[in-house]
Amino acid sequence: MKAVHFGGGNIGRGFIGLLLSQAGYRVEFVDVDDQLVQLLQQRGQYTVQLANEKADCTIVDQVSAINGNDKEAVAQAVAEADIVTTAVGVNVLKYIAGNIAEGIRRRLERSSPPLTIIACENTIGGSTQLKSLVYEHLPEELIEQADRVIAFPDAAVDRIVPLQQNEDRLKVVVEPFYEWVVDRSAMFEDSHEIPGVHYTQDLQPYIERKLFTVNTGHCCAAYHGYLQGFSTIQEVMQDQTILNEVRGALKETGAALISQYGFDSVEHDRYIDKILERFRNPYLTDEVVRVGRSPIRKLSPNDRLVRPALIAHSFGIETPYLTKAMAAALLFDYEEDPEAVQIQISLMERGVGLSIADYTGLPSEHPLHEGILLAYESLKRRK
Ligand SMILES: NC(=O)C1=CN([C@@H]2O[C@H](COP(=O)(O)OP(=O)(O)OC[C@H]3O[C@@H](n4cnc5c(N)ncnc54)[C@H](O)[C@@H]3O)[C@@H](O)[C@H]2O)C=CC1
Ligand SMILES: O=P(O)(O)OC[C@H]1O[C@](O)(CO)[C@@H](O)[C@@H]1O
Repeated sequence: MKAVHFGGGNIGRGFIGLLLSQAGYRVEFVDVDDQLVQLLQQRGQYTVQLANEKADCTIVDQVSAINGNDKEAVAQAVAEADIVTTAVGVNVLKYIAGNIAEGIRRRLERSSPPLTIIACENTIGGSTQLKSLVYEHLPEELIEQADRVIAFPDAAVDRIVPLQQNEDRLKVVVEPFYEWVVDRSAMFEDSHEIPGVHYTQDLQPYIERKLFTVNTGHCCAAYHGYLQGFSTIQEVMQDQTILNEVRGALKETGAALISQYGFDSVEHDRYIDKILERFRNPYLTDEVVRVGRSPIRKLSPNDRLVRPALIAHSFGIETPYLTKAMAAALLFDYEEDPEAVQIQISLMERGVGLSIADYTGLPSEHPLHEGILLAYESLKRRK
């Protein structure tokens, strides 16, 4: 069986590629990083090391790679694939959609078997977003045909894979924990299931619990940590004041999730503790600027800060910690992050009120807006 995976980066190699390989797929990576593609082509294998005491290693072999700019080869790979997955970043999905559409067109021409396409990105409805982008490249009559044989189930992917600092460019160090949950209800009845993946008929609670706990907690640690001058999450987690901020935000998202989905509160507290332990993993070095990357995406209405705050608000739950984390995200002025730079320009040129409204979608009259504004001014004074 052949898997085509877009994005041979940290999650691509360290999680999705590894799991697909262990499930018996030959994995073909599609990436636009020339050096990475060449190395994967030359070696046909790479090492995944667990961030644990023993530094357990697994060799992922029988892999190959295609350059994402080689449209012909990419479309043909999709046409021949048994499964297609992505981990390129949600903002990059639009750039890979055309080649996936061309691959689908070729499959439909020769009545190929049904195909599952899964976007493994940190977002709600990633595969659904990819489907819309792909369908923009297909004519109406092919869309109807595609609907019958191409499934785009949404997914939640959870494994911390920091920026890599290994001598071997292909080696990737990952935390031992992983969870890949896929929406079974959006697949065809007889679709192949990947061993190691958890299938559910109702993904929404999983993805929101993961995004609003792992990712909310992580970005709170990153933004507050950045303001205090820390460089790694491991350092940040030693700071009691920031830990208090992170726990506070996770109490708020937890209350929202419990109200929304009826999770058991004791179990949810355990889930939070386990995640904080994962952030502390001493065998990982996870940079604050990686975890805080793309603050515009992270401040957007459907993402890890605003959406749980809105859910909480709808249940009458106060969210001072989440609004403070949003304010800290606005103060994340890391010069090498284009989104951080854009926010700083907006703050300077348009002021904080309009910037909050633009990035979070919360108008000035919304009660959460005022909270972010006050927290921003207070954090800025202390900076
Ligand atoms: N690193 C992590 O711990 C986790 C990341 N994720 C998600 O996985 C996705 C990828 O994240 P990372 O692996 O950390 O990023 P990364 O930057 O390590 O990997 C992304 C890869 O996509 C490639 N790429 C960029 N444009 C492309 C294109 N047009 N065609 C093909 N490949 C292209 C890049 O060259 C890079 O190798 C993101 O959506 C992230 O939110 C999800 C869970 C955990
Ligand atoms: O990949 P994103 O969405 O920029 O956010 C980084 C997040 O991804 C993770 O690496 C895994 O979910 C977390 O460590 C972190 O919260």
